[in-house]
Amino acid sequence: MKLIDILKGVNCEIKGDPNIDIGGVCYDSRKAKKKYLFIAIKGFKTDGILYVEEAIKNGAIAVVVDREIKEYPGITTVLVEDARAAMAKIASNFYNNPTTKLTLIGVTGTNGKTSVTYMLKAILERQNNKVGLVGTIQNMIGDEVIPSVHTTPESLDLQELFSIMVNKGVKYVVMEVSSHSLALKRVNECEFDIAVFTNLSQDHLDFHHDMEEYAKTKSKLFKMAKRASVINIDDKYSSMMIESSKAKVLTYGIEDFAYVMAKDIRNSLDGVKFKVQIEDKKEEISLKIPGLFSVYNALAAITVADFLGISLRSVREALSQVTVKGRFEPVETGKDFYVFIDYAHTPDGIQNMMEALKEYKAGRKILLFGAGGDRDRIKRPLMGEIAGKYADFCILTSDNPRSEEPREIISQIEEGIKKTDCPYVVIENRKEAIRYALLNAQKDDVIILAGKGHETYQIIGNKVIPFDEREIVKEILSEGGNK
Ligand SMILES: CC(=O)N[C@H]1[C@@H](OP(=O)(O)OP(=O)(O)OC[C@H]2O[C@@H](n3ccc(=O)[nH]c3=O)[C@H](O)[C@@H]2O)O[C@H](CO)[C@@H](O)[C@@H]1O[C@H](C)C(=O)N[C@@H](C)C(=O)N[C@H](CCC(=O)O)C(=O)O
Ligand SMILES: Nc1ncnc2c1ncn2[C@@H]1O[C@H](COP(=O)(O)OP(=O)(O)OP(=O)(O)O)[C@@H](O)[C@H]1O
Ligand SMILES: N[C@H](CCC[C@H](N)C(=O)O)C(=O)O
Ligand SMILES: [Mg+2]
Repeated sequence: MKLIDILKGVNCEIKGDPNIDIGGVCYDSRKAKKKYLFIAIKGFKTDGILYVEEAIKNGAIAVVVDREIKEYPGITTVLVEDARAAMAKIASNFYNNPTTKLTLIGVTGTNGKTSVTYMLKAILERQNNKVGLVGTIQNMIGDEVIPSVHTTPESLDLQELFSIMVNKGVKYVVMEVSSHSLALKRVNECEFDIAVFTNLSQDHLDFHHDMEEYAKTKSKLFKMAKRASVINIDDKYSSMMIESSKAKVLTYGIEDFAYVMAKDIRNSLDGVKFKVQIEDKKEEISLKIPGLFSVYNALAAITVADFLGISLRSVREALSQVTVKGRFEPVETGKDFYVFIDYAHTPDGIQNMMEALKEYKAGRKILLFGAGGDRDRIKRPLMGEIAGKYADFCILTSDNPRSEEPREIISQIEEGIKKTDCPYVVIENRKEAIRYALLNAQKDDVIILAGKGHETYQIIGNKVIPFDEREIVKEILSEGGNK
């Protein structure tokens, strides 16, 4: 593709030949090849502009920069105002604007994005559609799995993924839209048909200044959606999302009056049942993932399906089968107690997950968790306090400590749990902590391993070590410990 065509719609100043043929585009100098266009992005750790020469050495023949650089003979320099915004436009051009050929559904919110996208995929597939999915656990094209690095990929990777989806006959794409992706312009140039808001609670305050800014960032998605905004009316930030919406607003909820409502909710350890009501239509829904939060996630998916004209009967059948790896996932133990793996990693996530167990009185609720290093610190004591309020016993341990000192993270969680009278132990090594939980479990206890969900690794320092909690539970129990 000619450089000039790739730059269509990009406000820029071109120095050098605009008619050269471009073989590929990259934003990492190490990935540059012959005839590539290199986009220099200012990052959080370093600055792409420092690697222009390396990109050229590796074969780049054109560079996009957002600050003046020296001229390189035979290299076309494209000066733009904002390299991230330019990258999104370039990516869309280079891959032939794939989102114009797809029905794109974006889901944003602090919790529930992955769960809602899985529910939507199941609903759309039941209608015999080929569905693409973009998110935290993995990306998918039908049953084909494409590993994911981010919840929402960089614009260049995202547009490439969309173009592959178009080529493989995908019609609908359900994707998680993280606040990082909205702030860092990864989803600029995506033509969203429908935007979904799950909820907003504290997380990522390492990245966003405060809740207001975090909410404002999320609200950008609703400015972008062309056909519908699907909003959880019970969330206190819903009005902000509604005000930002350009398209038709459809609400869902339980407490306040909404277009789509859940009634008669019956929760148990095996799942949750409820009646959904949309104007004069009613249907009984049964979910395999328990908790009120699952009802909210299902309502979000049901509202989208209703907008797309899918019958409630078909939705009911699809939803009755949905499970999501690491979201209230039961682990078979063969023992007289229960073990669940859950991805709750925010104060709200922990609260909702523990609320899901509220009616369970047969045994103790034992919660094992930590908090990720190099991420929001403010949430740690809040997680401790909420955990202490709901659990009968807590085991404080490591999540992904990354470059932080695990003990330090745990002591920040302890600040919160100490405000409650919940008994707890600290066992820094997560495998040993799981061992402790399993070996001390009593009949009917429910053990929740929280925070790592689908993850099959642990990040300690800059090492990524294999860590699959399903395997670890099996291994410990097979050693013949607990009874
Ligand atoms: C805060 C953040 O999002 N950072 C992302 C950002 O990294 P950065 O800004 O630090 O990049 P950098 O290392 O400074 O490098 C700047 C530029 O120089 C380039 N470079 C660098 C070295 C070199 O030799 N040559 C070269 O060209 C890099 O490719 C980059 O383009 O750009 C990188 C390249 O695209 C991303 O991998 C990186 O994500 C990091 C790993 C990350 O952890 N992101 C998380 C916080 C994130 O995005 N999370 C959200 C939400 C998660 C959720 O709650 O679900 C997500 O959507 O995943
Ligand atoms: N609607 C919800 N409200 C509150 N908590 C929820 C909701 N849905 C799920 N959770 C809790 O949050 C955890 C993460 O859910 P999920 O993976 O669907 O969220 P997410 O928004 O994709 O998270 P991430 O931003 O990390 O990708 C679940 O394991 C559950 O404990
Ligand atoms: N995707 C989210 C959650 C990670 C959960 C937890 N396991 C951690 O590592 O902090 C994030 O990047 O903040
Ligand atoms: Mg997710």
